[in-house]
Amino acid sequence: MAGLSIEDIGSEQAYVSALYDRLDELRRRTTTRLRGVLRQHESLPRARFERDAASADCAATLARIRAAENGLCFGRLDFDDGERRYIGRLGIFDEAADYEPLLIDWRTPAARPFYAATGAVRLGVRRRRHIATRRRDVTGLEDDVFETGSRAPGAAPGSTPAELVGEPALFATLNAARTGRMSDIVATIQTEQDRIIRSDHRGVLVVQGGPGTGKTAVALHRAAYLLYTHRDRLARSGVLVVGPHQAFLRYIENVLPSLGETSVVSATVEVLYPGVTVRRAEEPAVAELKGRAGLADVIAAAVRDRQRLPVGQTFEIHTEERLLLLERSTCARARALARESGELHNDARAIFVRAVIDALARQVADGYAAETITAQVLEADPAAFDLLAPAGSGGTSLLDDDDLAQLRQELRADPAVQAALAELWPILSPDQLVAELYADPGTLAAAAPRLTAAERRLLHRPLAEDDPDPDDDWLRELRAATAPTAAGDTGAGVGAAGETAGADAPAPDGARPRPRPMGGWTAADIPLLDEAAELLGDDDQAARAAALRERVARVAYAQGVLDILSRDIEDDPEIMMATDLIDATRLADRHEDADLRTVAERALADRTWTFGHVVVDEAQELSEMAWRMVMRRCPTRSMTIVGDVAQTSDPAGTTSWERVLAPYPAVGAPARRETLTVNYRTPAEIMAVAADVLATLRPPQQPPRSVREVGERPWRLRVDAADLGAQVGQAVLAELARLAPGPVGSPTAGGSGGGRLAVLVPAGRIAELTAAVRAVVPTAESGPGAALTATVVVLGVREAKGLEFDTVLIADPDTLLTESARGAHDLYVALTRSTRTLGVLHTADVPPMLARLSPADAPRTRPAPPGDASAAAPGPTTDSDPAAGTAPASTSPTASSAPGT
Ligand SMILES: Nc1ncnc2c1ncn2[C@@H]1O[C@H](COP(=O)(O)OP(=O)(O)OP(=O)(O)O)[C@@H](O)[C@H]1O
Repeated sequence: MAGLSIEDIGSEQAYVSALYDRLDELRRRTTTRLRGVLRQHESLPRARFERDAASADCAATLARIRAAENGLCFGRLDFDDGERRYIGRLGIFDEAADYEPLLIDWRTPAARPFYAATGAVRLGVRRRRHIATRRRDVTGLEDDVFETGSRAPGAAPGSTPAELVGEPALFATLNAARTGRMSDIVATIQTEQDRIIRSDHRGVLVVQGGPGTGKTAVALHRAAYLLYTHRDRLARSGVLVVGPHQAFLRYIENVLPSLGETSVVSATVEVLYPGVTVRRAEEPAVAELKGRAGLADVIAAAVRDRQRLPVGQTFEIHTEERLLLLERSTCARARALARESGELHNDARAIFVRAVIDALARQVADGYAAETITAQVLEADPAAFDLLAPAGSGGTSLLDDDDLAQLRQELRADPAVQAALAELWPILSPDQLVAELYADPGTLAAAAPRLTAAERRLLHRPLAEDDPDPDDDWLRELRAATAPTAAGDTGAGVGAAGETAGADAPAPDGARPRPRPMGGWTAADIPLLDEAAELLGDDDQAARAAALRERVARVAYAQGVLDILSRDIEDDPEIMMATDLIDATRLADRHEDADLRTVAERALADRTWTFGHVVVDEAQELSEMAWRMVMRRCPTRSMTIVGDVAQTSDPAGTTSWERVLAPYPAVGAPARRETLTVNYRTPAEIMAVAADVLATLRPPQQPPRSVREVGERPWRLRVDAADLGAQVGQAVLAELARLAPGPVGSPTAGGSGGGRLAVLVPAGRIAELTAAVRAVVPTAESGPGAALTATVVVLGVREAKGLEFDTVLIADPDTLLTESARGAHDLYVALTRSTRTLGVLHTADVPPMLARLSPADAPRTRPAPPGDASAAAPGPTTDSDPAAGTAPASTSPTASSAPGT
C-alpha cells in the first residue's frame, strides 16, 4: 500500500463531488420526465402501454440513482498507457464530451481489471486505488501499485491462494459489527469471486464453497451482473433467487436493491407454489421419504389410478327417466382415447367425457328406436310381443343431429351421469389428489407398490375434518361473490366454474373446503403438490378468485364514484344523472387497465411462470423432488447453484452435486463447477475448531482458508444440565457487555448497536432456552420469524443457515449432534456463523470433535505479535501461525468477562 497525502484526498474529493453533481442532475431530469409521463391521459391501449412502460423505466432509473448514493465511486484504475478509469455503482457519461465515461459501472468489461488485476496478471494496470467514502465525503484512499513483474500486495512468497484485492477496505468491512442485514460487496469483490460473477457460462453453474466463502454474495452479484448484461431478456422473464427460509430472504433483501436491481423475485421453494401455506414441520423420516425422486412416480401412478373403469362389466346409472348401462369396455375405450391424447388429466377429461356421453346417447337413441318400433309393431299385431327382439343399433337414425346434440346436452347435465363421470374420471386439484393419496391406504398401496409397508405408513395421514383453513378464504369469497343476487345476476359477472364446461366442472358453491391432510401441509408436501399440478393441468380457481376479487373492488370503486356524482341531485327526476348513462360495472370496465403488476408479483402468482435465470442458495438443502420443481421454473437451465455439501441439514438434502444434476440433461452448455476457497466470515481461530468437525463428515471435505484472525480464542464451558438455561443467560449478558464496534476488548464495549449475538440451540429446546434468554434480555427475538436486527436472537441451526453474527453461543452441542441424522453437519453450520466470538456451553464431557475449544477460564485473547501495540487487533491470517485457535494463554483485560468461570 502506498501512503497517500491530503492533496490526493483533496483531488479525489473534487472528482467525486463532480460525479455527485452529475448524479443530482440525472435525478432531476428523470423526475421531471416521470412527472410529464404521469400527467399524460392516454385512452388508446397502445398509448397507455407506452406511457406505463416509460414510467416504469423512469422509476427503475430513479431506483438505480437512489441505490448509487452511498459509495457512488469506490475505485480508480491507472493504466500503463496513462489511461485513468473511475469505477462505481453506475455509469456516468460526459454528454458534452462525446459521452466520455466519467464513472464506469462495475459490471462493464472496462471495470473488470479493478477486480481481476493481480501482481502476476496486471492487465495493463499500474495502480489500483480504493476510494473510501462516507456519504459524499472521501474519507480514505488505498493504492495497490503494480510494477512490471511485481507481486500483488500482501501475497506471501510462494503462496498461490487468494491474493487479496484491496486488503484495507476488505478488512474494514469484515471486521465491522454486523447489522442483521447483508450488504453488497461491490467495492471489495475478490478475484476468485469476480470470475464467477462474470462467468459467461450459459448453463448450470454450480458453486461449491465452505462457510463464509461469499457464495451468497457472489450469487447475488452475479444476478445483478446478468441483469445488467442481459437486461432486455431478463427484465421480462425475471430472475428468481431461491433461499432456504424466510429469515434468510429478509437477511439478503437489501443486497440487490443496493445494486439498483429491484426486479428480482426472492422465494423459498414453498412460496413457488401459490395458494398453499405451510402450517407445520415435518418429521425428518417423512421429509426424507417425501423428498425422494421416486415420489414423482407415485404421484403419476396416483393420477392414473383416478382414471378408473367400472368394477363389474357394466356400471348402472340411474337417471330420473331411465336406467343407463355403461359398459366397462366403453369406458376402457374412452380412457385409452383420453390418455393417448397426451393432454393433462383435467384437460383430457373432456375427451373421456365426450366418448362416454356419445356412447350413452347412442344407447338412449337405440332405446327410443326400440320403443318406437315395438309400439308400431304391437299396434299392428299385439300377438307379436314375444317375438320381438331388443331393438337393433340402426335405431339412432330415428333421431337427427339436432336431436342427438340435445340428447347429449341433457345427459351431460344429468346429476346421475355427472356423478358417474366424477367417479370414473374426476376433475382433481393437486390438493385433493395428494391429500386423498395420503389418507387412503388402499390408494397409497396402488400408487406406491415399490415403497415398503413401513414407508407407506409414514406417508399415511388422515384428511383434516371441520378445521377451516385460512387459505380457503378465497374460496368462500368466490362462493359469496358468484352466488346469485336478489336481482338474479351472478355477482360481478365473473363466470362460476362449470358455466361453460357443463358436467366437466362442479360449480364452486358446491365446493367443500379444499382437502388437506390433518394439521395442514408441510414444506415437504409442496414439491409433491407441484408435481401433481404438472400432471393434472391447471386448476385455475385461485387465479379466477384473484381476478374476481380485483373486479369486485373495481366495481365497488366505480359505484362509489357514481354515488358521489349523483348524491346531491338524487331527488330531482328532471335531471339526467350519471347513473342514467352508465352503471358501475361498465364504468369499471372502462377503467380496466393493463396488468400493472411487477414481474416479481406476476411470477409469484403464477405457478407455471418460467424465469430467465434462477439462483439457488443453500442449494444443498433441496430434496430431489424440490429440484424437479425448481428445474421446471427454468427450462433454459440458465442457473447459478451455490451451496456447501458439508452444511446439509435437511434429511432429504444432498451431499453430491453430481447426484443433484444427473437427472437433468444439459440444455446447451454442460453444467460447470466452480469452487470458492477463502472464508471471509469465520476467523481462523474458530475455523480450526470447525475443521475438526468437518473431518468427521463423510464424504471428507477441505475446510476453506480463513482470511483473518481476530486474536480471540473460542471457548467452552461445562455446566450442570439443570442449570443450562441460567448459564446461557449469564453467558449472553457477559458477551453482550463485550459486543462493540471496535476491536475486541475495546473500551467501547457495551452492546448498544455494536453487533449481533445469536444463541444457537437444538430445535427441541428453542422454547425453553428462549425463555431463559428472555429472562435476562427481554427483547431477545426467537424462531423463524425473528427480527434479525435485534441484538440477541435465539435460533435453531436450520433457522441460522446462511446467516452470521458477531457472537455465537452454542447451547447443548450433544443434543445438536444427536437430534438429527445430520447432527455433525448442523454443528459445523453452527460453529461457522460467528464473525468474531464463539462460546459453547455443554452439559457432559466435551464432544471429542470440540476438544480444541479453550476452557472458558483460560484467557480469551492471544498475545500480541512483537511490536504490535493493539493486543487483539484483527488482521489477516498468516501461514506462519499454525496454532490458530490453540495459542497459549495470555493475560488480557477481557479475560475476566468470560462467563461462568
Ligand atoms: N469480497 C468480499 N468483500 C467483503 N465482504 C465479503 C466478501 N466476500 C464475502 N464477504 C462477506 O463474508 C461473509 C460471508 O459471505 P456469504 O454469506 O456470502 O458466505 P457463504 O459462502 O454464503 O456462507 P455460508 O455457506 O456459511 O452461508 C458476508 O458477510 C459477506 O458480506
